[in-house]
Amino acid sequence: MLGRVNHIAIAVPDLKAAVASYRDRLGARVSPAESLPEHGVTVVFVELPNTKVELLEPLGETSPIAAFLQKNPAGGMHHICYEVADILQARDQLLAAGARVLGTGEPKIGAHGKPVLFLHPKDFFGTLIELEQV
Ligand SMILES: C[C@@H](C(=O)O)C(=O)SCCNC(=O)CCNC(=O)[C@H](O)C(C)(C)COP(=O)(O)OP(=O)(O)OC[C@H]1O[C@@H](n2cnc3c(N)ncnc32)[C@H](O)[C@@H]1OP(=O)(O)O
Ligand SMILES: [Co+2]
Repeated sequence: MLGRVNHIAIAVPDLKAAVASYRDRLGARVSPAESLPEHGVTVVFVELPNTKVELLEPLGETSPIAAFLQKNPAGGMHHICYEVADILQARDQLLAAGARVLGTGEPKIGAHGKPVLFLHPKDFFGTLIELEQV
């Protein structure tokens, strides 16, 4: 089911500071910030030769990363995003196997304009999984 790692996400309390750190201290190439109200986050992608790192800052009152940042005020690794060829087939297979798909269960359009879904971290060894159809 799983293809490549699309990105690894880090929740941060201050996106500007995180961008400056990746750009100026780590010498990384960083995309412009993009606000995604439907996801409750503002994102920046650090572009690496083999994958991307997604820096996430909460957006709005009901951000899904707010509680995570309360527990991890300095920030922390938030999710890993795997590519799949057919997200509805992957979802149905996972549901049949007893995994919890978060939200409504219907894919949303993610940061790359492609459908995404999230799987509960308690079902996958404490790691929140995002699936992205490519
Ligand atoms: C734009 C898009 C893209 O890339 O295209 C994105 O990435 S958007 C990225 C942002 N969007 C999302 O994350 C959407 C999916 N996420 C969610 O629905 C939520 O964040 C949940 C995963 C359900 C967690 O919500 P919340 O923290 O409010 O609930 P909660 O406090 O009840 O957490 C339930 C338990 O899961 C743990 N928990 C929470 N977030 C976790 C994480 N990221 N990794 C590992 N464990 C995590 C909590 O510590 C708690 O464990 P204990 O009970 O042991 O304390
Ligand atoms: Co993501």
